[in-house]
Amino acid sequence: MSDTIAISKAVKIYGSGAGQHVALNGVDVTIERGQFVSIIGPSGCGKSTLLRLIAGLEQADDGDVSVFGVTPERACAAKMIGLVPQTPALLPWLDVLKNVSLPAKVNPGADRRRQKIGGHVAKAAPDMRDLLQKAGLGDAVHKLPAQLSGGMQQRTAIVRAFGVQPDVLLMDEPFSALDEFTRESIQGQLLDIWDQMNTTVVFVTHSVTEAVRLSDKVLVMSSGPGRVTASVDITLPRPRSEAMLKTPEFHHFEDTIRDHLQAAWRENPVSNPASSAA
Ligand SMILES: Nc1ncnc2c1ncn2[C@@H]1O[C@H](COP(=O)(O)OP(=O)(O)OP(=O)(O)O)[C@@H](O)[C@H]1O
Repeated sequence: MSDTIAISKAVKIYGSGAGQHVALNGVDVTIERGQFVSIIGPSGCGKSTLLRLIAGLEQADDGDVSVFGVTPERACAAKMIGLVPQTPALLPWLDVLKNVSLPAKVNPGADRRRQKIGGHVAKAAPDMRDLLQKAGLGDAVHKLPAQLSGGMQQRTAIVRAFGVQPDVLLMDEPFSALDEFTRESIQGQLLDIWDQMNTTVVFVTHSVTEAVRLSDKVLVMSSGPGRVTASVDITLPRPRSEAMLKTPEFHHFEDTIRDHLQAAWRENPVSNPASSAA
């Protein structure tokens, strides 16, 4: 079984005729098992589309996408892929502990299906209370979603996604609705859980700082049509505390990624009407 997520010459076209839009053209990406990889780029460059191809929610019109040696559709059917959307989507009538415990209960056959196609099979189910504690939700296990702040709801959704121990977790701007300080604190908690679970994470963000703090590798995308224009290895040591955000080494990586984003902008000033990358 392959230990990479491999995307080769991927093309995705929406619509047809005059309304045709080439969302991705010739995208090549390799992600090693266990890596934390972020995707950054201007609005509309195809970040979510790329995530949806990996998730098997959409199919490439050309090229290949494989998730640890199998098609995304097979990986998805075998519960190898988890998704954390922009909004948490918790069940309002279940408390935090029941919300995060539910997926494992409703998918009792997931391990068997994963084993069949050679996916990673967890030795033991993770202790959800321990994960909630790590996410700073130790005092909220019996609260209902309506009693939680937005940040707490998003942390609950993250614990729920890690709890089923997917081979790869796809996260589409999960912190976009949070204020900066909540965001920085949740980043630390996410890294703690990722470190414990050793899950491969593909993370879409508009924040350069967030991408540098979290990632082993940052993929910079450009639009017109969507493609990957740079891949930057973030060689900063881990663990990455909030204090590291102020160091010259950290700023060096932020500057490198901003330079790549600006270069992509200069190549496509018309296709990039508004870069929201900060
Ligand atoms: N179902 C669809 N039908 C038609 N066009 C689509 C569809 N989904 C996405 N697109 C177009 O494909 C392009 C890429 O969209 P995508 O959502 O992947 O971009 P993005 O980089 O994630 O954007 P944002 O940062 O704003 O979330 C955009 O121009 C978008 O309008």
